[in-house]
Amino acid sequence: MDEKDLIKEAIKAREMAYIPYSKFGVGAALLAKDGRVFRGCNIENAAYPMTNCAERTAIFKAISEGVTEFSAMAVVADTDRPCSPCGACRQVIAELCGPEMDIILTNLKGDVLKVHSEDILPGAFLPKDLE
Ligand SMILES: O=c1ccn([C@H]2C[C@H](O)[C@@H](CO)O2)c(=O)[nH]1
Ligand SMILES: [Zn+2]
Repeated sequence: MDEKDLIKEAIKAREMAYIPYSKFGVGAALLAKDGRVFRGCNIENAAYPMTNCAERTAIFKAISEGVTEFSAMAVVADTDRPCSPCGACRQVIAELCGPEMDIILTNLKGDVLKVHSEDILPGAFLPKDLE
């Protein structure tokens, strides 16, 4: 699966967003090293802080299926700049996706910004800090 196809998967994931409060849909598509793709959308709740972002939905789906090795994730929203993951998602990405995963940030206009997971949360608190 190439980058364009992964972005298409994220766009499809966004269509499933449950967003009665913000009306702001986000889609993510997480490509596992075994070739499987896990789609995620944001899922909101009347108790607002319970909301789960698209990125974490995709990651938690994969982890819950026993899949732990990832090569790329695409994230899309209808934003002016390529959609930027929130701090909570950056923390989860840092722990569960490894330092070198490609993250393809994009928007519906087709702007693309590629980053690596290790670059989006400098100094992340990691499992080794608990040792
Ligand atoms: O990268 C992001 C940024 C925001 N959101 C969601 C959370 C909430 O449902 C809505 C507005 O913040 O967008 C994501 O899913 N991913
Ligand atoms: Zn988030």
